[in-house]
Amino acid sequence: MAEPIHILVTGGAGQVGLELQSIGWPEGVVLHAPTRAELDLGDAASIRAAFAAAPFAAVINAGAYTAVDRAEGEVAMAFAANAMGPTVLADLTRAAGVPLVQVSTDYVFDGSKTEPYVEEDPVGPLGVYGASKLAGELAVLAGNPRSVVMRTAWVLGVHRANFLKTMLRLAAERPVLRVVGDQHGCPTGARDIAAALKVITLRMIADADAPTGVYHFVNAGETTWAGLATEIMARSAEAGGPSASVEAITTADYPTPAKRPANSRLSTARLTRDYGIAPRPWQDVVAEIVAELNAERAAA
Ligand SMILES: NC(=O)C1=CN([C@@H]2O[C@H](COP(=O)(O)OP(=O)(O)OC[C@H]3O[C@@H](n4cnc5c(N)ncnc54)[C@H](OP(=O)(O)O)[C@@H]3O)[C@@H](O)[C@H]2O)C=CC1
Ligand SMILES: Cc1cn([C@H]2C[C@H](O)[C@@H](COP(=O)(O)OP(=O)(O)O[C@H]3O[C@@H](C)C(=O)[C@@H](O)[C@H]3O)O2)c(=O)[nH]c1=O
Ligand SMILES: [Mg+2]
Repeated sequence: MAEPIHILVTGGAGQVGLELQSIGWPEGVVLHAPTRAELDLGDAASIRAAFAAAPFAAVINAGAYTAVDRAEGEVAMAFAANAMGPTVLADLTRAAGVPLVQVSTDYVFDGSKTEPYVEEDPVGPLGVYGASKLAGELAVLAGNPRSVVMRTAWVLGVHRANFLKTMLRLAAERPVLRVVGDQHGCPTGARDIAAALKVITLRMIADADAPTGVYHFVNAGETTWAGLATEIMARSAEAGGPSASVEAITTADYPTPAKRPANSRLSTARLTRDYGIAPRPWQDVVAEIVAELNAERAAA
């Protein structure tokens, strides 16, 4: 019998963390997904204790402070989870000689580019969340040469809170949803992210020379938040779920504490080239999630 391959996943109760635990892994891989109470990214001692629990072959950092607007007033908490935590993980994994896969965000960009962003484009976060995630990226890349920073965006899934579930909840309450139509990005399934993280992590474990650095992973295609809401409503209406009409508004019509990029579309060409990952269209993800949520509702 081969020795088990232990992988540490942070943020195990989050959208991506939950999907990492429900997608299949090869036999012999043991996922450890401690709760936030057991591994607090803002507490170096608890990270060290969790990392000492098994001879880990890799760490996937899927935990993060993700409340974009609240972060504007909770700067210390956001940086503790999103920058300090990754710094400690980078130290521990480098010392152990094992890979670290860090999940990051499109909100590291300022949105001024008119084309999809590639990995070497200059960063310029508009808010505290993006700045704290950028600090985490830099800490990981500087701290462990065997690291990948995988930026993703606009995460949707059946678990936890996300834009898709917010739109369905609001559609059950009101006839018209007012949604910004001048922020452009790439909706992405939490399950698709988990699958990409699995490919990257297993390859990095198996091959000390596996490609490292920054990668973008999003589902194929692009839209605006209003376009995404429209697609969600169409699929939900078809399935007999809640629906409402969508009115596209401007960012100025929807004031929020945090500024968001007007364009944060990401190019995935590098990930396809180096890791052979070819994302499916974002519309397929929306259809899948709406169908699953409807089946859950019907069963309840
Ligand atoms: N959601 C999105 O739209 C996007 C997310 N990302 C990135 O993807 C990754 C996964 O995000 P996602 O799963 O969507 O986020 P979620 O908010 O669904 O989950 C984040 C998880 O991290 C946990 N967490 C928060 N603070 C700490 C802490 N101090 N210590 C330990 N755990 C903590 C949360 O705990 P608790 O369960 O207690 O809330 C939660 O389980 C993150 O790196 C995020 O920055 C990137 C782009 C878009
Ligand atoms: C609820 C709602 C939001 N909006 C706008 C606000 C905002 O510009 C946009 C999206 O709002 P949300 O708060 O759902 O999304 P937001 O929290 O900005 O989502 C971000 O989360 C972090 C974690 C990331 O890393 C990003 O990739 C991105 O997914 O839609 C409306 O226009 N109408 C509405 O009714
Ligand atoms: Mg939000």
